[in-house]
Amino acid sequence: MTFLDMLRGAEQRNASLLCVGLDPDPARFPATLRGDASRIHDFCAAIVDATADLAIAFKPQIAYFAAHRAEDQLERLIGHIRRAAPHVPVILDAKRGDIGSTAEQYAVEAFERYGADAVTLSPFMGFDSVEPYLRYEGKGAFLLCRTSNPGGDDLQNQRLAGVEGEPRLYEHVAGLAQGPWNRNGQLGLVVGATYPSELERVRALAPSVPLLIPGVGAQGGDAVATVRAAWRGDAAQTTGPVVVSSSRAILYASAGEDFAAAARREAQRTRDVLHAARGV
Ligand SMILES: O=C(O)c1cc(=O)[nH]c(=O)n1[C@@H]1O[C@H](COP(=O)(O)O)[C@@H](O)[C@H]1O
Repeated sequence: MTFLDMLRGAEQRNASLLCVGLDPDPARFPATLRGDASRIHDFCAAIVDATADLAIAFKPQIAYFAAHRAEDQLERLIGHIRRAAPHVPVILDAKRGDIGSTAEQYAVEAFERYGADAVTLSPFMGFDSVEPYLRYEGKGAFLLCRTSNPGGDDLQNQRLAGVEGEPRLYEHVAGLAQGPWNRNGQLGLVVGATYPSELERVRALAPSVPLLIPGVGAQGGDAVATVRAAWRGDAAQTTGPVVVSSSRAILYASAGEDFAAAARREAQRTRDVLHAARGV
């Protein structure tokens, strides 16, 4: 089954556009686990168990594991997701980008070591830095397009003189992902929920690719505006899925021992807001 099939399946089965981001910070764990990096797996597994029927995807952020020498726990966690939520795809948030030969190694890491269904990538080094990931049939790759952080303006909002129509860089990336770079329908785009008008522009330029949209929750993005900007209905399944990601607001909804139940409540609330905003 392809990443896209899994995504559409989880969207239907869990009635959800919500991606649960797994950004484990031991300093924010409840008292019995706090500061203990050996419990990263256990913390995240509890979140997965509490949200398995609410998520369109899980998105582990690799830095939160690597920083604590916890890559083995990430491997185990992905194994746990396969057992607890076999219908929910895993997007490895790695934001890789390098020359082709190195990209080949990163692709092995993402798809063979971790067995992820999709990965986030920087498109900054061009198509030959993206192509090694596309050799993995059915796997997905989300290109950073208009990121959620204010500094995204520094480059992504600059106009490209010399390119027809002088598009902004993020508009150009959207056009590449919708068109010439998307040889086998594996590409998606990352667009921050913090910039709904740019999100709407990206959806207009790239109607059929999946959009991964972080920035609701802790970064203050407006969940309703996000869905209104990106959602185009799914009747004919010709428009790309909308995957709205939230990490800290769910993971740390409670600092107490009830963290998993609180995460479930916050995930359910967000899922319901996103779903209702579709207006169908
Ligand atoms: O690729 C991403 O997931 C990403 C892109 C982006 O533009 N902004 C962004 O915040 N992210 C990631 O999404 C997550 C956001 O976390 P919260 O702000 O806690 O929901 C982090 O893991 C970020 O690395």
